[in-house]
Amino acid sequence: RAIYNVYLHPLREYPGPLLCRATFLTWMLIQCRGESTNFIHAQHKRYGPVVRIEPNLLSYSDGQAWRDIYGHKTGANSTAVGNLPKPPYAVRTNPNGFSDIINVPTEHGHRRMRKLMTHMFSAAALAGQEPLIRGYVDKLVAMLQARSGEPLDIGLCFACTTFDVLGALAFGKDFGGLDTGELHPWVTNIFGSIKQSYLQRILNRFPWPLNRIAYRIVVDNELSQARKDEFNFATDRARERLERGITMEKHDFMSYMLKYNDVKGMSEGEIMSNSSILIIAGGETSTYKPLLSHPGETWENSPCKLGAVYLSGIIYHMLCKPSVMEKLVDIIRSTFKSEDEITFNSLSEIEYLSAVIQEGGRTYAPVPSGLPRVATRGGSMILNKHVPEGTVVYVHAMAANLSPANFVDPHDFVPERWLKPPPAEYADDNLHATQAFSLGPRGCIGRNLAMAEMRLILARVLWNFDIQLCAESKGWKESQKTYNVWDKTPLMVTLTPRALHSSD
Ligand code: HEM
Repeated sequence: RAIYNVYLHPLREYPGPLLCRATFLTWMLIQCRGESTNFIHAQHKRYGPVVRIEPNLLSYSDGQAWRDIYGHKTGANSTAVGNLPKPPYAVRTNPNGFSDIINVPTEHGHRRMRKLMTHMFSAAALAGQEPLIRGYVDKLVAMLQARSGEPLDIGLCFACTTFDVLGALAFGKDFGGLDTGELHPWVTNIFGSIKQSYLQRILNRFPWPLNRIAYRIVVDNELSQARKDEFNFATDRARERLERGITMEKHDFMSYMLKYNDVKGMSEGEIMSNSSILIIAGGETSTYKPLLSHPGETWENSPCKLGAVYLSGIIYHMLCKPSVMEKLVDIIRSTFKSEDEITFNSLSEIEYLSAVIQEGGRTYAPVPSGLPRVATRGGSMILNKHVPEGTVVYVHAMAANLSPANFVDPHDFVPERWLKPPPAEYADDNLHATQAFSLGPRGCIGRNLAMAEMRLILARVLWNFDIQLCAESKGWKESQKTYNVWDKTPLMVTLTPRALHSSD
């Protein structure tokens, strides 16, 4: 088989390391060891914008590949590009048998669900959700005030906030994270559930009946139970919320799902599946972490919480580059006269704040790996080249983000490159090469909500506190391994209330 893969396979012309071209086990092992980011970055540097990283998998690092793989479909037949489907092994099934927006296998089925769910993320919905989100950010600030002066894991504080917001929006009930300073057991249980999905996906790559036998051997009852428990908890909460019907004053997800549920709408089973996935997608997305990396299932090594991970990366980069921190703090504290003025709208006008967030998504992509798609019947065009039918393809986020072909000084945290116009030395940066939320028909539906929430959290924290990095978190990012998500450790900081320092 290895000889066929290297010398006869339809992808034999594509460059890549010999062992990767010969067997998919090479890349799988590299991922399981947490070395994927450094490895793939080096391969793209050596071979260029497309690397054959498995016999049947092409990894891209070029900006145009984002549009060709994930963008909206353009052109017809053999020249069509965009909206490639997910490979079957990357789609998981729900215990109740009903699909959700991330895992719905057909294009038609996805379009139907996406249309029904668009309303809950509209500008009007976001404006209606703002008071609820502000309430949770008030609680975050109060919690940080109470703990100022002592070392704390700011990533955990962010995660408590984003999960409480999502719990309130999806189930009409938060997880109590900001009351206890801890993540709810259901949230940590998602880890077991995601690990089960990961194993299911890996094992689905072996032919039947090997996949079934291996699944029985490798996936223990505890993991299968974790998946069932996670799903049952979510559906119980969703059912409780469903019984209360439409309550538009809250602008929560269920109200929108029910209000726009016409005859072609979602069945109760689909509503249940989607309520659960909205928290996992908003908090965790559809990524997962391999089996070799979990001696204990604690917060420290549980999978990353996306919004929280994104914010942690930004804070860390700013602490390592004080000139950026000082500039942003100065802008936030001089733009507003009082904390009440800090709103979704007023923050969306601060260009430098958006630039800091975009640069954070580039240097520490919340989903650092690739989202697999598959070339369709007759093959697909990617980077103006025909890719044979059935080939799995993706843009590897960190390979694209750190490529010197896309960005000048790719390892530096430079928000200025996102300004319009940017400084002359960054004018040729290929900004489209970074897509923290992906793009196209399956791009993040919660992007505007996530951006508004992140702006608000960042601004309110910087308005209220000066932040110092604790010694044990020096090199926090550099020491992390990457699986399909970052193997994130606590980001320990000390906060000092601003009033203690400033003369005003
Ligand atoms: C910083 C925070 C976030 C990041 C970085 C992020 C990133 C992403 C990415 C990369 C995808 C594409 C996944 C794929 O192709 O398989 C995605 C999809 C999705 N995201 Fe987010 N996301 C974030 C927050 C949220 C929030 C707050 C929600 C809503 C509660 C949300 C809901 C979804 C959903 C439902 C999808 C699937 C969309 C579809 O298939 O049509 N995300 N997200």
